[in-house]
Amino acid sequence: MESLLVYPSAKVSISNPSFTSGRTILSGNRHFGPRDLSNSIRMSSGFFPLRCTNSPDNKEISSVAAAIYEYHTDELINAEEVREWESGKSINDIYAKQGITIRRSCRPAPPAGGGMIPRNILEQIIWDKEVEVTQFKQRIPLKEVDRMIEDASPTRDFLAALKDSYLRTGLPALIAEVKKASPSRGILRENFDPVEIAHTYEKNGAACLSILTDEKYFQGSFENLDKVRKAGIKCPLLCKEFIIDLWQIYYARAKGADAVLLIAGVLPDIDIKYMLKTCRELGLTALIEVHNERELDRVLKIKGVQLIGINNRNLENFVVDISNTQKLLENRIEVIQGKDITVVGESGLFAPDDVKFVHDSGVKAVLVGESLIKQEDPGLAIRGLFGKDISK
Ligand SMILES: O=P(O)(O)OC[C@@H](O)[C@@H](O)c1c[nH]c2ccccc12
Repeated sequence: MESLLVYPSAKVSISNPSFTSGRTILSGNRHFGPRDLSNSIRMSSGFFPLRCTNSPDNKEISSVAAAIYEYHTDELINAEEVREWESGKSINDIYAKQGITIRRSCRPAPPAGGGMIPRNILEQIIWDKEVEVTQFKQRIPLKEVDRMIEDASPTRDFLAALKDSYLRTGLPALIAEVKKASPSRGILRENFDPVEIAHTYEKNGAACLSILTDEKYFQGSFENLDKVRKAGIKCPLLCKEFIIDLWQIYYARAKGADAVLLIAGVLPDIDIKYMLKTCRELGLTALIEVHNERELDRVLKIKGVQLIGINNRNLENFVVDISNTQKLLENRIEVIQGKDITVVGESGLFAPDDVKFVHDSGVKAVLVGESLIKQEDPGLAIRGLFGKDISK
C-alpha cells in the first residue's frame, strides 16, 4: 500500500484486534503506532485527513491501514484539501480558501507559537468545543459509544416527517426548538422542563424537535436529548450541537438523535462529505446550515445533501435578518428544487407574516426557538406563529 489517510482525531490502537471495518479507526488508544505514522497525527483536535506516505510494514498496521484505506472513497482521497495539506498549507489557510472565517485553535495542544485570540463568539465556541470533545472522548471512548448505539432504538426519519407535515398542512413544517438560553439573548425561559416543553410542542403540531445540547453557551445537554427521547415523544429529534468531530455524531445517535446539525461556516467540504457518509451509516439525517451565498454554493456542490438550513442569524455577530433566506434562495431555488433538497428557514421568526415571507422564498420548513420558548404556553405560541392550529 502506497498511502493511506488518517484522521487526526482518530485514536487508533495497533494492537486492537477489532480492526475490521473503517468505523473502528476512531476507537482505541491515542497513538497510531510507529513514528512515521504518529508523526502524521499532528493535530490533537480538528478533523482532517492526512496522507501518510510511508508504507506500513508491520502486519498489524497493514490491516489497520487497509481498513482505513477502504473506508475512504476516491472523492475523499483525491480531495483538494488533501493535496493542499500535502503541499504544506496550514489547516486554517485551507479553511480560509473555502471562505471559512472560523479558525481552529487545535487546542488543547496549540500549534507552536500559539496564543491565538478568538475573533468572535462562534470562534470562541468552537475552540471551547475542541477542548470539550477531547475530554468527552477520554471519558467515553468511541468503542463505548458504539456499544451504546447497539442498545439504542432505531432512528426516525427526520426528513420524511418534515415532508409529510408540509404536504398535510401546506405550511412550512415546524422544527420547534427546546432552548433554555443563548449567548445573544441570555436566559429565554426560567422554569425550563425540556420534556414538558417537548410534549407541548408535539401536541400542538411540531413535525420535529430541535434539542440544544451545548452546555456552556446554551445551557443545554445530551441529558436533555436522552430524556426527551425516552419520554415517549414521537417527533424525530435534531441534536443541536457544534459538531467538529465524528465522535459527536456517534454520541448524538447514542443519545437518541435522529438528525444532526452540520455548520458549513465551521466545516470544510471534506468534513461535510465525510460526516454525511457517517450520518447515512447511522441512519441520521444531516441538516447542513449555511448563512451566506458562498456557503450555500459550496453545499449545493456536495453530493447527497438533502436538507439545508438557512440561518438568518449571523453566528459571528448575532445580527438577525430574515430577508437572508430570500436573498440566498432568489437565484437558486430552481437548482435546489431540481436536486429535491428541502430548505429550512432558521432563526428570527416571530409572526405569521415572517413564516409566510420565508415560505414565499421557497422554504418548506422552519426552525423556531425564541418566539415559542419565551411564551408562557409554547403550544399556544405555535398557533400564534402560524396564525392557526397546525396540529390537525
Ligand atoms: O431562537 P430562534 O431565533 O428562533 O432561532 C432558532 C435556531 O435557528 C437557532 O437556535 C440556531 C440556528 N443555528 C444554530 C446553531 C447553533 C446554535 C443555535 C442555532
